Amino acid sequence: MPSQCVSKQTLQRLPTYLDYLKRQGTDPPKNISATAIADALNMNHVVVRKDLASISTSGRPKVGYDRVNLIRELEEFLGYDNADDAILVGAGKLGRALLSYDGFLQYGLNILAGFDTDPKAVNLEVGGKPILPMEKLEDLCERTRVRIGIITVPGDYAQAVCNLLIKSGILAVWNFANVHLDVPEGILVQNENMAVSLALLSNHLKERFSTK
Ligand SMILES: NC(=O)c1ccc[n+]([C@@H]2O[C@H](COP(=O)([O-])OP(=O)(O)OC[C@H]3O[C@@H](n4cnc5c(N)ncnc54)[C@H](O)[C@@H]3O)[C@@H](O)[C@H]2O)c1
Repeated sequence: MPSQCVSKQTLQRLPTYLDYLKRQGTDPPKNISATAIADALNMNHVVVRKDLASISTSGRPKVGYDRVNLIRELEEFLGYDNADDAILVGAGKLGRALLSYDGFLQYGLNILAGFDTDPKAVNLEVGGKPILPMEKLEDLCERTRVRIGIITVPGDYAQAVCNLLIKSGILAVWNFANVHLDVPEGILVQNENMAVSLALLSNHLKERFSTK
């Protein structure tokens, strides 16, 4: 693999290529070129060629990439071949939806359990995952050495939950609460803010209509 360091934009496009390569029907081609992928996805040829070259050296001029090899390289690069365990805190509406979603394994994420303060939620099972009381969080983290924490509690509680996760050994936080989290150096936070995506969407629509 040529480079482990790619731009955020490239990283965000790689799952799209992988998804396309896997959806090739019953008689998929053995080889596929960056140009063919770009055409199929309606993307810029140069961008796709550069993205693929940054994660694979197996592309050959006039032949392209061996499709199966490229799928393996993309999965390896994205870490999908080796599932990371995670825990989730806040088993409410959004938390339960995430716990029930069985597609995460395909992306290398295995949610072990949910945690909640609500006695009515505790000890239920959602999507085959237990919802445990908060008192058990540190112990489970210590036993399983889980490194990813998902936060789906209301914003007012997110920082306290984040602090507890870090104290328990969590190194990466996937934050769905719409608040900024203060974390020490070395802890990674990925914010999932639907308001931001929505703002981009409406701005795009506005621009489109203002030119007509
Ligand atoms: N529901 C959505 O579609 C949606 C979409 C985007 C973002 N969010 C964000 O996700 C978060 C959760 O939203 P929701 O709609 O699922 O809320 P919810 O009220 O249904 O669920 C929140 C859960 O967190 C638990 N909780 C509260 N404080 C806690 C604490 N200190 N420790 C552990 N558990 C605690 C509650 O008992 C509850 O089960 C919010 O921050 C919200 O802004 C929700």
